[in-house]
Amino acid sequence: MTGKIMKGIGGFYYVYVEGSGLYECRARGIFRNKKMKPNVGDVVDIDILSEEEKTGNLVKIHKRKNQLIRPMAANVDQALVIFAVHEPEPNFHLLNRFLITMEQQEIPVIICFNKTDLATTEQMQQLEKDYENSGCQVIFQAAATGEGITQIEELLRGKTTIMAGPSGVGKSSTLNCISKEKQMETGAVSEKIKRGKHTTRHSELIHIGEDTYLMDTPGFSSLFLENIEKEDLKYYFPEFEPYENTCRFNGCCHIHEPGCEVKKALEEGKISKLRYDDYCMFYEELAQQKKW
Ligand SMILES: Nc1nc2c(ncn2[C@@H]2O[C@H](COP(=O)(O)OP(=O)(O)OP(=O)(O)O)[C@@H](O)[C@H]2O)c(=O)[nH]1
Ligand SMILES: [Zn+2]
Repeated sequence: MTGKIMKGIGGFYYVYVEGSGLYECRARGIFRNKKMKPNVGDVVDIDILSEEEKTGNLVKIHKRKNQLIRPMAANVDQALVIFAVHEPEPNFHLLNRFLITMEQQEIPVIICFNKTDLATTEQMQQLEKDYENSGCQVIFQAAATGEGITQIEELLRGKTTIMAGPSGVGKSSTLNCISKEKQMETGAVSEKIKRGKHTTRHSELIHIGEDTYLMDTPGFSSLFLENIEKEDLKYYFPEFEPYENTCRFNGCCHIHEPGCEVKKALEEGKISKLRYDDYCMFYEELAQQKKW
């Protein structure tokens, strides 16, 4: 049977098979010999040991589409990052950092601003403008009223999505909205997984519809930029791209150079100041890293 690894913990892999449910599996020695570690998100073949006890052996890992390091997951199609428009106020530094780490791993991002019921139209227009050329899709919703939930469901359908966002923005509320009919099942999955295990938070996939999976990612608060040369940081800001070859200097970093078209676009309001300021801050941060 073929399924998907939902969670790996204590040497066990929990494999969800569409139509059959969740199996507790062990990986056979061949993986260790090949130095291949099964990942959450992997599509795998399993041999059933006991249909009654829902146990099996993991026998094959299918070829991966991609493998993320942060968070550790395979075959991820996209990321959904949730922030509240208000309560808590959005931490844009965190959001912009997150966008860079996703861009590094070539994962498309949907930015979801939740709690629209607490925001003014002006606030939302500003957010839309700040992120319109960021390369991300921006959507608005209120998990409290159900507004915008259909749109999210459509964006998630048939895909494996990692969900991230700071505490209190409405991730659980969103999940509850989009998986109403699934709640019983996810509850059962969590029960099985929790049994006799430690309390450390691990990455876990949740099955929310046919071929549709969502991963609630732990550890969002510290996003340290790494493996980026400061000179390359500009490539992680898609809104700079139209101006890339028009600056006076080749290799312009768009910070102190005269004749910089990015800075001109900023002054003309064509590039978001919020995004540009973070670019400068991250640039400085990367420059400092190099000195250590
Ligand atoms: N006004 C309003 N409140 C909301 C909305 N969505 C969620 N909330 C409230 O915001 C609070 C936090 O929501 P959660 O869904 O627990 O947030 P979370 O992101 O899962 O938080 P953590 O579990 O800490 O990561 C709760 O009191 C929710 O009732 C919304 O659309 N509008
Ligand atoms: Zn420039």
